[in-house]
Amino acid sequence: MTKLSVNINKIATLRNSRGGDVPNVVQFAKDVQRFGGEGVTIHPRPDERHIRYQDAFDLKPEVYTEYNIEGNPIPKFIDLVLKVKPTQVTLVPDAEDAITSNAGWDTIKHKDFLIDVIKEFKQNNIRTSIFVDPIKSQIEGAKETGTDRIELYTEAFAHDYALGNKDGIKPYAECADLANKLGLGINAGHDLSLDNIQFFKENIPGLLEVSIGHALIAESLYLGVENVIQMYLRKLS
Ligand SMILES: CC(=O)[C@@H](O)[C@H](O)COP(=O)(O)O
Ligand SMILES: NCC(=O)COP(=O)(O)O
Repeated sequence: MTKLSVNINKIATLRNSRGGDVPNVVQFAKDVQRFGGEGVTIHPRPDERHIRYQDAFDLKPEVYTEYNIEGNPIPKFIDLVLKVKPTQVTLVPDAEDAITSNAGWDTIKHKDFLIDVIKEFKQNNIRTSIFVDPIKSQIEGAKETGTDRIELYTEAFAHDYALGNKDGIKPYAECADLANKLGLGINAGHDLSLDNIQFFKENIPGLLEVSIGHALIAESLYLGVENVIQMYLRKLS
């Protein structure tokens, strides 16, 4: 059973573009869960260009499924997560100016740092996951950090799959086998979509959770736009 956690960053991006509260991020999270979403993911960035730190607090009482907060564990982020106490924190090594996440951790180089922050989150009963590229040595390094789970960074797979290259799944399947042997839970995310998710799921043994935002919101627009245009036309007729 693979859980679907819906990343709602894009809803906050849309809201912020007008400066008001439409769409309302908390209401959207409530609806995600009402429609069957099994988790809500947010990824507050230091510039708060989409999810704001305050959103993380506002969402807490309303997220009764799994609450996953992603981000680079800079002091401000660690402080936020320890106060909000989500179900899971996913550590991502983003540069401050990154447009979106673009690499996994070097779990060997940053081993000591990761051990320290993971320990602190786990002492506070927050499950940990770390964002990693599908490289076996990085999975072995992840095990050394004490993390509960890894999140496989799926951008390369999604890119290959869109070009018709299904072999791009191979390093992911091999790393999943290794993670399963090492007792690491497996999450995945980035650029997963209606096009590629089934193939990914079928080839990744023990996939516990996927977090999907960008494609899911874009697909929702396309799948909903006809209905909304018809509703406007009815009101105007
Ligand atoms: C960690 C990850 O894979 C990202 O997809 C991220 O959570 C999305 O962040 P943005 O919405 O800022 O692109
Ligand atoms: N962890 C990945 C995530 O939350 C969503 O990534 P994307 O679907 O917006 O690329």
